Amino acid sequence: MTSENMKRRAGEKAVTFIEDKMTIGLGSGTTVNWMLKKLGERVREGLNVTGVSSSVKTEKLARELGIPVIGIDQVDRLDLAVDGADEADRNFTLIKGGGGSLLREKMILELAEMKIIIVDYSKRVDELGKFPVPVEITPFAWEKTTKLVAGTGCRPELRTADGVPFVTDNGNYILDCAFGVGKVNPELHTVLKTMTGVVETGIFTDLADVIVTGSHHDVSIERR
Ligand SMILES: O=C(CO)[C@H](O)[C@H](O)COP(=O)(O)O
Repeated sequence: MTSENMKRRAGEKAVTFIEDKMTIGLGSGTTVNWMLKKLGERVREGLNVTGVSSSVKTEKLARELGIPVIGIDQVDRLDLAVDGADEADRNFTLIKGGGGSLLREKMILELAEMKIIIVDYSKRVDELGKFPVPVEITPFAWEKTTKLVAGTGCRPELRTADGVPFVTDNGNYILDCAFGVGKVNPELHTVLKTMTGVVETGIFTDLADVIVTGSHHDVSIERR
């Protein structure tokens, strides 16, 4: 089974948590796209839900699939949110932001009563850090911020797309910071967040209640 099929299993399973009249936080990424496709089918069958999106891409796809989307400032809370991850450890700490939507994804997960993370099994790790931590920074003084971030013990690389800096939906840049396995933890997030110029980090703590993991043979659900 391909990794895409495992993502599909996880994404479709997450839809079983969604009930009528819920307001749902919509994460971003290829695994979330599978969830959206299944949710779109359910909406066309009559399920009444409203989505709040974590990215311009997700909002576009959700609308194309017939899922109503409203802005985050129109809600005080979300019934649940479904999002992907780049790594998830045994404590349910995550690295996110491979798609560059980490700031909005974090804001959405923080608002959700139930936070559901969907991954394929290759993303379940004992220790975080093989995947470089995405750190969103301001374009202003980005080279200075990069030096500050490097001082925490990583090799930050400015993310690019088509030869120019990748720009997030918030108009910021991303540094991909390779710390190494075992070096990524909630304390590192706190240190990075104190740096002026750092907007948000891709280290997500206490932002997963349920992890749905798609694998070759089945799909598993773990609760925190
Ligand atoms: O954090 C994210 C985007 O900012 C994604 O959820 C994460 O990168 C996983 O993506 P995919 O499901 O495509 O593997």
